[in-house]
Amino acid sequence: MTNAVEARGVGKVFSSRSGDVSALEGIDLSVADGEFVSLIGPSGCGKSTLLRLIADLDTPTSGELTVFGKTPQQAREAQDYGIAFQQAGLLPWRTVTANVELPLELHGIGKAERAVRATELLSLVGLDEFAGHFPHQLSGGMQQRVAIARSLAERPSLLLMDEPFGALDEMTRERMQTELVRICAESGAAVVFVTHSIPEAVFLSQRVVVMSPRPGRISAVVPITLGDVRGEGLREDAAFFAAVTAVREALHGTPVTARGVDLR
Ligand SMILES: Nc1ncnc2c1ncn2[C@@H]1O[C@H](COP(=O)(O)OP(=O)(O)OP(=O)(O)O)[C@@H](O)[C@H]1O
Repeated sequence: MTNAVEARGVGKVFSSRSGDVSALEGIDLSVADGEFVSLIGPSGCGKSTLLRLIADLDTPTSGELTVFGKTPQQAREAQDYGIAFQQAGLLPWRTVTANVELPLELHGIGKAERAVRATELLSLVGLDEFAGHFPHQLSGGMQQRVAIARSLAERPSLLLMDEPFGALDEMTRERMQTELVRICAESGAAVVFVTHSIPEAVFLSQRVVVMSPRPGRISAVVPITLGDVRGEGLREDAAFFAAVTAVREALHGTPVTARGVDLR
């Protein structure tokens, strides 16, 4: 089966007047179809850059990168992935439904089909009753759920998420994590998820990829063997704490202090 993401020796150098910054070097990473992989590491280690390369928002300066066996550009054109970032990025003048329908509208899907899909998606993220509301009438967590619904609109086989819950309070954040696990199980999408929180990475992922900076490299890959059913109870489980410790130790094994990483 073709992997969702396949990176071989991927590097990214940003050139500027003040010199070159090697944001990524020698990145080898495979993400299987349907797999949930988190990227974690200190600020500036290249997590967002790697996600942007996969999303075809930027191009590697070395190595090979494929998304479902295609170039990132081909995968973008085929609408193989959806994107959700820290800010929900909803259009304030459009209702919740109209925001979710936006990608479908842009790709010429008819009105009736759009409406059916939007209803399905709002039900998936538990916002059926808010279809006619505007973004400012929703809490931050609800807005983020709309953004996730929108990222799923075209049934992507891959979700690219950059700290999507970073701006939420701890309780909402945990609830969103539980919902994301359920949504992924239902949609079968693979996920590449950037986070600063070790417990969040452990709760969500099948594998946690630990990165180190200057240049950005993968320093460890920690498999999380907590099974597919991840309910609230898991957060109190000894196996969960053991996995959190394993990731924390992998992070501390990096040559620089894990600055910017939430060690709670
Ligand atoms: N467009 C750009 N031009 C120049 N340098 C850049 C650019 N984008 C990122 N960088 C540099 O590349 C490195 C990696 O940045 P990136 O944003 O990928 O890190 P990150 O791990 O996502 O950080 P954070 O956790 O703080 O979000 C940093 O040194 C950053 O300054």
